[in-house]
Amino acid sequence: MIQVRGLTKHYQVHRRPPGLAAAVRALFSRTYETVKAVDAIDFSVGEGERVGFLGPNGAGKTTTLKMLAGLLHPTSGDVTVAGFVPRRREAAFLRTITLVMGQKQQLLWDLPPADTFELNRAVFDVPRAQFQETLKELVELLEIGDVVQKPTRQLSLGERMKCELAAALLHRPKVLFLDEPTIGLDVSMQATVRGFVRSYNERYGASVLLTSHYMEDVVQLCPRVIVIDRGRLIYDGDLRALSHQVRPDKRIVVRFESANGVVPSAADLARFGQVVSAEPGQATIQVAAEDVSGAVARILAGLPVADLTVEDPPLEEVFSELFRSNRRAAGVT
Ligand SMILES: Nc1ncnc2c1ncn2[C@@H]1O[C@H](COP(=O)(O)OP(=O)(O)OP(=O)(O)O)[C@@H](O)[C@H]1O
Repeated sequence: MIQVRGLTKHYQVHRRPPGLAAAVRALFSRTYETVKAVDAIDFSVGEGERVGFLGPNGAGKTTTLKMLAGLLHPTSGDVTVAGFVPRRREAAFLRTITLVMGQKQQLLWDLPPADTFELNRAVFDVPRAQFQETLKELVELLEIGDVVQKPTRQLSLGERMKCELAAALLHRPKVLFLDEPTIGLDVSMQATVRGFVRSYNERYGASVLLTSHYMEDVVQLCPRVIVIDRGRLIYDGDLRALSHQVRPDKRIVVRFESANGVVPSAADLARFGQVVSAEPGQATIQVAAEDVSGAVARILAGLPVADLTVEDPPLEEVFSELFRSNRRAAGVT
């Protein structure tokens, strides 16, 4: 559905050294610097796939999504989305995709979302009957029946984001580019948006390429992740495999019986592995993956355990480690 080969975007930015003299000199001769926002990346996404597109701030995610949506012209490389070349912005291409940016809005500020929906119906030339049917489905799935007639400026952030999604999907696109669709939402609204994206993907077999700095979005929605850093692709594959590859350790979370008031000391806990945290009643101990069963047996035998769980390290740590080791390998600090 999405094919990307050698995709590159360089920005020319004007760099002016500080100081008045430099400002005057810059009037006559400007110095430009090339920012390699996206640097020869390759990937493809199949029909109906949900893929996380991840990277630290400034990695090149938004630039890539804008090129895939045809809003930016690549410096070089080839992209096709559903067989279309995005930068041509053909009407049939625009009917096939949608780009939702959590930080931007398309709803008309002083009018109710229902008016933007109607405008989009006309822009995308959606047949009236199909429009009514999709609108009914989206309103039900997103539970926005009582807000679509209020002026957008009166809506809460969460209500507005749900209406943004409805406006972006009324033409039933087959490819969704979602750039931080849950940014700023509370955890329950994030879960609603995630559930909705999954339902839409399953109902219409749509492909989803999603960026998010919230790891829960990634865990819940994206079995596969593509990771970029400083414009270069550094991982493309299964999320769980990445986690095990980068951080092949496990965390044993132990809750202690409090009846006898005994709290193991840090030295007691350190006998079983690396102590990540220790507080009254609970401790987290990190051990090598191959040592988990042995460590669990030793903990059960040696400590007053009320409850014990084995977990993977948090994804935030997995990605920090991935970026750190990638930058070390590239000789960048
Ligand atoms: N219009 C522009 N002109 C010059 N440089 C730009 C422009 N847009 C983006 N950049 C630069 O390109 C790089 C990639 O930016 P981009 O917005 O694609 O990153 P991102 O991965 O989406 O980051 P974030 O997670 O912070 O949104 C950054 O160094 C940014 O400063």
